[in-house]
Amino acid sequence: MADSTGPENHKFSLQEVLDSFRVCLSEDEHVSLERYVAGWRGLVKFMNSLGNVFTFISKDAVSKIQILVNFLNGENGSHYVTIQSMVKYELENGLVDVSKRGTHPESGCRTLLRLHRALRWLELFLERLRISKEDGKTSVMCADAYNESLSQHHPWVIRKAAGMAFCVLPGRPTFFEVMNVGSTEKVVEMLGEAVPMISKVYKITEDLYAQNNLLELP
Ligand SMILES: CCCCCCCC/C=C\CCCCCCCC(=O)N[C@@H](COP(=O)(O)O)[C@H](O)/C=C/CCCCCCCCCCCCC
Repeated sequence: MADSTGPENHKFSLQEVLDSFRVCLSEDEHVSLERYVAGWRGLVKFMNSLGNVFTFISKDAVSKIQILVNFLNGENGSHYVTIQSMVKYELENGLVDVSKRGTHPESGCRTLLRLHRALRWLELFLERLRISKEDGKTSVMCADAYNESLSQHHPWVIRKAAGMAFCVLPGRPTFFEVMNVGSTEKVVEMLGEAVPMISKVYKITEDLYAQNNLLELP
């Protein structure tokens, strides 16, 4: 297994990821894009620590994160502070390819939708991990969560490649160790906090996208 230090040169911590998703929600349920992206960065760091076989997955996540970071740091960055403001701005200004790919193939709305779908996979996977037994197979949990969510949006070739990558996932004890939380009980407790929080962010985004007919962006 590769070294568990990430590009920022410190170890993955589930607590940090959790904190990003926690603070990404404001009291009035607006989702901070910067914090959302920070949560994904933490997850990518975790995935990178699992080995090169996951590179094709993390590369795609990194490129999507980068597209959103570019919007955040760009001249129209003030419109990208929350997911809600991004949707409003891009729709009002015709910046989204709604039915087929055209002049805006990498809009913020479309890019975030891909990560949003992956967030559902994460929610399902973490819940399976939380309730699993010590000898539970992470590969099966991961595949089941994937088949129930993200796979519906992927072509055959990606589904095959993802399925092969899942087979080499480390076992539950190694997984828990890499999370850097402490004892198994602590990991389970933290997952108990993480899952509802991720679920809430997912639901708010899902509702927003549904209201604006954005759930099938090409
Ligand atoms: C808390 C610790 C435990 C969990 C740690 C999980 C770490 C997960 C980190 C990143 C997850 C990957 C997110 C992947 C985003 C995929 C977005 C997507 O669907 N992209 C496809 C469509 O994009 P466009 O072509 O329309 O632009 C793209 O085709 C996908 C390419 C790559 C394959 C994606 C396979 C996704 C499998 C997700 C499971 C990851 C398993 C990691 C196991 C730790």
